[in-house]
Amino acid sequence: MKLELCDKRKAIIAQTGHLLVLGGPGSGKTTIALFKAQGRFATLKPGQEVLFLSFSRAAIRQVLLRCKEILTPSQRRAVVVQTYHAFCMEMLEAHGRLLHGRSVRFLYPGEERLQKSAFDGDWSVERKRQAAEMGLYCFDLFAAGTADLLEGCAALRGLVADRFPMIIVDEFQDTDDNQWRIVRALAQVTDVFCLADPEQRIFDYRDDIDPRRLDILREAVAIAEFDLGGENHRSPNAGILHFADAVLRNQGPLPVTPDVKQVSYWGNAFSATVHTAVIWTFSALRRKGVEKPSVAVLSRSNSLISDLSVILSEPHTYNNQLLSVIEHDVVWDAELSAAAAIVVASILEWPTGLAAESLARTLLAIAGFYKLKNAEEQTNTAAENARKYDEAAAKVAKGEEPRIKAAKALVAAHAAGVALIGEPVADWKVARRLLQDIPALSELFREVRLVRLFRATDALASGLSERWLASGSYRGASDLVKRILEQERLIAAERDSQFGCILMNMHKAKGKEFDGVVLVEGAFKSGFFDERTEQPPFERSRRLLRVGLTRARTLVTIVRPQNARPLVD
Ligand SMILES: Nc1ncnc2c1ncn2[C@@H]1O[C@H](COP(=O)(O)OP(=O)(O)OP(=O)(O)O)[C@@H](O)[C@H]1O
Repeated sequence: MKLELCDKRKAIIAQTGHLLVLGGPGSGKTTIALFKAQGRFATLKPGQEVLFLSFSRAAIRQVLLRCKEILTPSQRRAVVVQTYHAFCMEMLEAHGRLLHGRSVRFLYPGEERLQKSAFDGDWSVERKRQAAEMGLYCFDLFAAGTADLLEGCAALRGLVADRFPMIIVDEFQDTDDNQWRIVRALAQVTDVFCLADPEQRIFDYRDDIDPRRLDILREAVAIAEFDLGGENHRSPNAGILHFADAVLRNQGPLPVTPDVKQVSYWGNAFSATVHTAVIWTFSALRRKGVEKPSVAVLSRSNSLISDLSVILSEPHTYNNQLLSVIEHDVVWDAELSAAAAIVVASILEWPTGLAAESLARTLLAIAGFYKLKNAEEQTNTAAENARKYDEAAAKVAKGEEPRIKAAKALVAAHAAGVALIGEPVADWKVARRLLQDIPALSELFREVRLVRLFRATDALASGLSERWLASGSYRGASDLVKRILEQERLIAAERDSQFGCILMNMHKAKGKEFDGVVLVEGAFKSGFFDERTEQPPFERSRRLLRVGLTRARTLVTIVRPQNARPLVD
């Protein structure tokens, strides 16, 4: 890719030492970092590389695409693009013995979840103990362990600096406390190049992500600072950024631009309106000359994303026009769907055992679902549900009647019997239907619907089918389903197409770029402005909306309920 470099960019490339480049969405932070890296290649000794650290695999893919545009194949080989997790895992694997005198093993999330639910006490203390005494590190401790290593061992810092004379740190504004310790330790020995946009700070609800991170960096490290400001190369002819900035600053009137289209719906026309909006966005992009458009459908919550996935998978009619099904991928929290799938699998096992034992297994699986939910985002409801279902499982196992309604409904359903015929797809639906029919379990039903997105349907169906053929039942289905979904989850992480339609929540869209974006607000959930946790002017929600809007290169379609709060006051 040939770019005319302006004076500011030339100065960035010429600047030695640590660098902080600020800039809005699409201002070219990633791009200039790679140009800067390109300038360093000539000076690299054999074995030396430039490290590009980012947060998510999705962001990494985006950086790799940009590498392809800018760097030659041999230059690309000299850049290592990694998530913090991957970097830390390698560090712990190679040098973790220095920490506690024993080599390090890893506790994967599925396994951690099980241990956590079985552990009676403060898990955050226990997992630290496991790390210190057994060398067993769970994912969340990778960064802390690596920071301990780098802070404690100058020789190791030297080793890392020897391999990576330059480290680029993406999305620096969202760096958490332990990641910051890593960057600070490495800044003593190697050049760090931090990229940041304070306005794209969307994770600062987390305790360990300090809103003052940029100032902390400036205080700790002598760093040259450049600001690309509001430059916008992602959608240079588009009013998208102006629109997004007006939303961010709550400054009316909203700029009128053909690049942002707003559509509203009445409650009963939600599905057809969303479906039409997505189809319209694709065809508008094609009309604008984008041959194979990529369109992201974004909303605030996974729960709405799950509904949207179902909507796009069914035909609708709008103004007498038939809207055909839209093939799409979904980026979502697969762990929760997997946990809900295990509940369904446990129902498939009902006919194979005693009532008390079968029902207790299902109730424990439900408790497991809520424990996971609570582990991902702590809420009183999730914690309380986990406790109630655990209690119900204990009662049922003793042959006593459970107290909660949903558990009573399950007991009744069990007594009525589930009719399974040895046809896994049909039987799966029968078992899943039970969750749909019990109001308190509808959340699990919504999650389990997403299981088809694992693309594991074939593996699941054939696994279950084999079970049935071998034993005339689905005995062991819970373990089978768990294993298959865990495998698929690892594979799915690597699969991501560059074209077509993809659904995800706005947090997950961070760092990504698409031709078109359809932003969807629900009428009863997933409002654009989070009125439960925020006061007007909803600064946090506005930052998130800006991230969503600015993911689009060419076109944004916004779908909102008729009576929604205006985007600017
Ligand atoms: N100097 C430039 N001239 C022309 N196009 C550019 C320039 N810099 C970047 N671009 C293009 O602009 C788009 C956005 O660039 P980039 O991803 O580097 O921005 P960013 O600041 O990292 O964005 P974000 O923070 O939103 O992820 C890319 O398509 C890139 O090719």
